[in-house]
Amino acid sequence: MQIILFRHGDFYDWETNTQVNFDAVRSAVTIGSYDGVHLGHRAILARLVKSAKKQGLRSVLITFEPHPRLVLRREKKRQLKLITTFEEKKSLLAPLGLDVVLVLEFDKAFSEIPAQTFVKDILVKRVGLADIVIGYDHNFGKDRQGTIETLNSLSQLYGFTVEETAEQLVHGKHVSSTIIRGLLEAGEIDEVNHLLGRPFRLTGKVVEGFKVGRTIGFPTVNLELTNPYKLIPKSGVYVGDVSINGVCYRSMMNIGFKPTVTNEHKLSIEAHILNFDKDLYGQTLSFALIYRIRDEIKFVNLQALKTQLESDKRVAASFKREFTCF
Ligand SMILES: Cc1cc2nc3c(=O)[nH]c(=O)nc-3n(C[C@H](O)[C@H](O)[C@H](O)COP(=O)(O)O)c2cc1C
Ligand SMILES: Nc1ncnc2c1ncn2[C@@H]1O[C@H](COP(=O)(O)OP(=O)(O)O)[C@@H](O)[C@H]1O
Repeated sequence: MQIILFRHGDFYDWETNTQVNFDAVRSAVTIGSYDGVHLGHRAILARLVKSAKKQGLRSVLITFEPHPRLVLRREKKRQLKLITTFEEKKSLLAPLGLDVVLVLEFDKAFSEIPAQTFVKDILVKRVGLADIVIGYDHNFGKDRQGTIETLNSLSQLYGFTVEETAEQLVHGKHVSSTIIRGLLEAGEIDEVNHLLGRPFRLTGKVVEGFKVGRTIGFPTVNLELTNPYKLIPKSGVYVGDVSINGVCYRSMMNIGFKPTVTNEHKLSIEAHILNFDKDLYGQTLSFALIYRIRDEIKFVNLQALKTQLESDKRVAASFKREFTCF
């Protein structure tokens, strides 16, 4: 899978940032933000790859960076948070059989391109559009004016076919990035993982905390997230899995404000890793969240917190679910 960036009319290799030739080759294309790469997304991508193979076309996922809703002013009031960072998206897309992920650099100027111009000047002339697989409700171009009808009306003129996909239900349920964001905010991690088809992950660097954890027998890694736009699920205590040097460990995580030990209203993400006792400062760790145990509580003292942590540890240790590290 090649990752190509399209910026101000030129193509660049995503990894090296060097300009590359990206010839318009007859391509089967789909377009979208694909935040989360959830099971609905996967169904569309599987259809795209299959259809491209059958017709001898190049398969291309066209996506945007930054996420359009992070760029357009009307969204600024309440900053959009993402289910997957671009790094995560890349590794989730890699095994799906796509030939190319074409990342269109999204800025104000790009958002002003009318839908018909986008189809003609970018999809047809620069990418080589021969077939487009598109969701029944997809909108694109300036003011989201482009619809499936726009594509249908241009298809004869430019010689491409339009494959409309019906809503992809997951075990009979609606699935969308918006639904999943809402479930994360509600702490419904089981449901989130069900719709993603894999566990939701938080990745960050281990930084120093207050050093209180070890004094009560529960050292905790404090995670500084690598990406500020990542959506942090509802506060509370979760069971998680983490891979360290190729070994998968079960852990218990707290997302919250540690009200028992501090009045600073600063959100922290930390984890006590079961059956582990080495220094992890400076390492980057990725936690899969698999179960939500409880809400965060303000305890009267550290002893009461410790008693609760012992109980949480029993829950995490006896949690029957299989390990979910890569
Ligand atoms: C599984 C788990 C559950 C936690 N639950 C709570 C809680 O309910 N209330 C609270 O104030 N702090 C909670 N904490 C945070 C602890 O207060 C914190 O880990 C401890 O103070 C150590 O912080 P330090 O790593 O900065 O030293 C929890 C931590 C973990 C790992
Ligand atoms: N089982 C474990 N779970 C989490 N961290 C551990 C564990 N064993 C050792 N550590 C180390 O101890 C550190 C946490 O100790 P802690 O007293 O809570 O200090 P801090 O407040 O700086 O996080 C972690 O960052 C890690 O380097």
